[in-house]
Amino acid sequence: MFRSMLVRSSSSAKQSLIRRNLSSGSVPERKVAILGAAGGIGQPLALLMKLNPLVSSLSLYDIANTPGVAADVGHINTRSEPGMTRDDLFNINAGIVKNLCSAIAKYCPHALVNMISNPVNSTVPIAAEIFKKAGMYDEKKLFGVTTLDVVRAKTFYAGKANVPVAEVNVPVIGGHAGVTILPLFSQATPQANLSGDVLTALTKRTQDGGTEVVEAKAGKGSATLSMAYAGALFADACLKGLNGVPDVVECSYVQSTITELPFFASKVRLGKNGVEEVLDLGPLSDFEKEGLEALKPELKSSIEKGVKFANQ
Ligand SMILES: NC(=O)C1=CN([C@@H]2O[C@H](COP(=O)(O)OP(=O)(O)OC[C@H]3O[C@@H](n4cnc5c(N)ncnc54)[C@H](O)[C@@H]3O)[C@@H](O)[C@H]2O)C=CC1
Ligand SMILES: O=C([O-])CC(=O)C(=O)O
Repeated sequence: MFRSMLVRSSSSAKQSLIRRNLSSGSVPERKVAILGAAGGIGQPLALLMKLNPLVSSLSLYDIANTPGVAADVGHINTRSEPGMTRDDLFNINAGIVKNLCSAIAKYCPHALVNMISNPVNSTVPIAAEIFKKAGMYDEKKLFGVTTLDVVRAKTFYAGKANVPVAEVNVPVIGGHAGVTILPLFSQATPQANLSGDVLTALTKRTQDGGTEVVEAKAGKGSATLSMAYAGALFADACLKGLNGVPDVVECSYVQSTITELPFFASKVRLGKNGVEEVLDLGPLSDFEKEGLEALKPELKSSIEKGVKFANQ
């Protein structure tokens, strides 16, 4: 079983669930559940997952359309206005993630959990702590979805390098917020001889990609369609790994020992049990080495904030 979590908002009022099971006939049986499926990301992601032939059963969960929920949803929208950071979402989302992870621990302890809910740098450590308390934590099955950073890095790089975007690969490491997002353009393929200034600008644009969308939507939300695409891409990679397809490698924010930080995004090989191998960072340029050192304090404090919250 595979879980994708898409939650921004609180619904402390009556929390009824909309549940739909949509069956298709593919083998092996793979169930995908989307939590927060009526949301901006949830709806297009549900569509994309329904189109994925690797999915045999799709369950969609969200809160019911009651006046109380409508009021909550109104609050959610204000919380995604420009001027907020992903960390501002912590107070609302941390509690939701905690509750949903308790439910996951109870009802589907063997699921792969793909965490989209922001701030990912903290919500993944929260999930790990909740799962540890429930005695079912498996670090191979918990993923922070950073695929949108990779999708953006590929798109922006292809534009500047003037290469076909479908052929581009760019690893993105670190986390999923501002400077913690570190694209490794020195490892980008096809190679291109881009100047330092262009690489700096590409790095910044990737780091600020979320803000670019939030500002363009002028208070009406954050990235949904591109995120649904990225979420579906990562889910598909997980399903392929579960099904034994070899050499499925994607960047993801996972429990890690490749730096001194306990969670870190890097290339990960996906297999029948989830994470099969966390890959090394490979050679970094001096600019990237600086970026790596610069991101560590923020990422460390976001991780600690999540761990502290989960243990309160
Ligand atoms: N990892 C990434 O790259 C990205 C992450 N995000 C994050 O994804 C999250 C979702 O974003 P949107 O879909 O735009 O938000 P949204 O507000 O449109 O959708 C959230 C959905 O969750 C539902 N929900 C709230 N509490 C729930 C609960 N307890 N159980 C089940 N469902 C619940 C809401 O009713 C709503 O339908 C946000 O935290 C956002 O910051 C957004 C873009 C990129
Ligand atoms: O910026 C936001 O809050 C949404 C997000 O994570 C992204 O688009 O990368």
